[in-house]
Amino acid sequence: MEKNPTDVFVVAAALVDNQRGVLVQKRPKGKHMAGLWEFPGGKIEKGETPATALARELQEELNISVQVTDLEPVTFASEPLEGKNLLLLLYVCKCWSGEPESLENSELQWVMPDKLEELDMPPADGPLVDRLRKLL
Ligand SMILES: Nc1nc2c([nH]c(=O)n2[C@@H]2O[C@H](COP(=O)(O)OP(=O)(O)OP(=O)(O)O)[C@@H](O)[C@H]2O)c(=O)[nH]1
Repeated sequence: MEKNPTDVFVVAAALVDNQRGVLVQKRPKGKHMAGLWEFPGGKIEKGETPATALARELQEELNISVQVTDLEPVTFASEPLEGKNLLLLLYVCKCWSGEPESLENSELQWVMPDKLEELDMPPADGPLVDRLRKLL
């Protein structure tokens, strides 16, 4: 069977801090879905596993170091996205080195799990938030 060339593979992390909650970042102006809050992460690049891709994204976006063994797979979402098919894998991460800071000029905020559903997030994130609320 032919592979589907329209799939977009994305990995994202719920960074969980017991006191502050879960870290979310705002999509910057100029990108599609600008202004929506999302979990840090991005597309898997050639030669990467999902976990190595996510560790790279967290370093690039937030300047934190994460061990791939500290990335716990939690759930996934599948959604149409701009004529393509988004497959988003969500991990929980409770252990990292460094204090998250935005290296890409995105606004960051910590949100308690039961308040996540009040944020404007991309359509794919609704089920992810439900799952997290039950888990955390
Ligand atoms: N990181 C992240 N991406 C998400 C979430 N939910 C969701 O639909 N996405 C989508 O997954 C894709 C993430 O890839 P990306 O961050 O590399 O893409 P982008 O559009 O920001 O940048 P690009 O211009 O480099 O393609 C985006 O299309 C984004 O809208 C989420 O919670 N976290």
